[in-house]
Amino acid sequence: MSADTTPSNQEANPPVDGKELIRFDKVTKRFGGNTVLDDLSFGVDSGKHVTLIGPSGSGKTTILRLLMTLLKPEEGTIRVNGDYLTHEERGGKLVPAGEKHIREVRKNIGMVFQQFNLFPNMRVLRNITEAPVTVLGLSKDEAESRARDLLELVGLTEHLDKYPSQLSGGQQQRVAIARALAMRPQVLLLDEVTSALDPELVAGVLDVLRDIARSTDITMLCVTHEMNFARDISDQVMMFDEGHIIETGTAEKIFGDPDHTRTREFLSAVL
Ligand SMILES: Nc1ncnc2c1ncn2[C@@H]1O[C@H](COP(=O)(O)OP(=O)(O)OP(=O)(O)O)[C@@H](O)[C@H]1O
Repeated sequence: MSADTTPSNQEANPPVDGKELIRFDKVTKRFGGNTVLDDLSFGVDSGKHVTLIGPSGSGKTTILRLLMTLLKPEEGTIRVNGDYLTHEERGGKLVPAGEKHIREVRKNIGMVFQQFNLFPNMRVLRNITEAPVTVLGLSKDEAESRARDLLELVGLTEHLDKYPSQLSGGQQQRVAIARALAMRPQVLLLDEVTSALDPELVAGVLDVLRDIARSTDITMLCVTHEMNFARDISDQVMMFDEGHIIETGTAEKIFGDPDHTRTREFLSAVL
């Protein structure tokens, strides 16, 4: 059981390289009678880029939604940086986590969704500065300076005064990536971030993510159907089937010489 106190600001609690940052322990998630994740345990080390692959409905997005606390597991615990996401310690006992605790742990986690979910009534710059100012308490100047650096990273410096509706889908998704990074999360969750894009816009977004994977030490957990991208960025690939990890290994191993027949069948269908 972790005796860590919840960090009041994620920047005060940087990840230690090689340390386990995410831990699922015997997690079961059901929707009614449908058991989507079944007694699932796995860990992700700090700084690693991990891709979840597997057939539609195998539970990949559910894992990301549990980490974002958009869903709660029926059984088991989830820890981020040693802190329980699902529970908190009170008087030496684990009790279901309260809203305040969840908000604090969640500051360590950024997510980019399939649909970009930008604030339509805010210009690009404000979309990125809003949460660092209101949630982290950064000054407007600090938040803007951080946002300008990120806009440069995602190649959108010249668009900072535009509204989301004036941008292409690919540009909007790059704003969403910058917005997630502006919170300086330890973990970036990417949920099929190119699935809603026109095909000609996909490469630009994936290039930005490759760049981020190469140039930052952020931990990435990624659900994607872009297998070449997964092969490029992943330190580890987890193959899911019916709520279980049936095989995990390096990208080279899983894409080159998987052990499991289901993995082979899945990859031959999608590659
Ligand atoms: N809110 C919900 N209510 C009921 N069932 C749900 C809900 N969310 C997901 N499910 C079910 O859980 C199962 C796993 O869904 P999930 O989205 O995690 O799969 P996935 O592996 O990400 O699939 P895909 O690759 O198609 O996105 C599916 O059977 C889905 O229908």
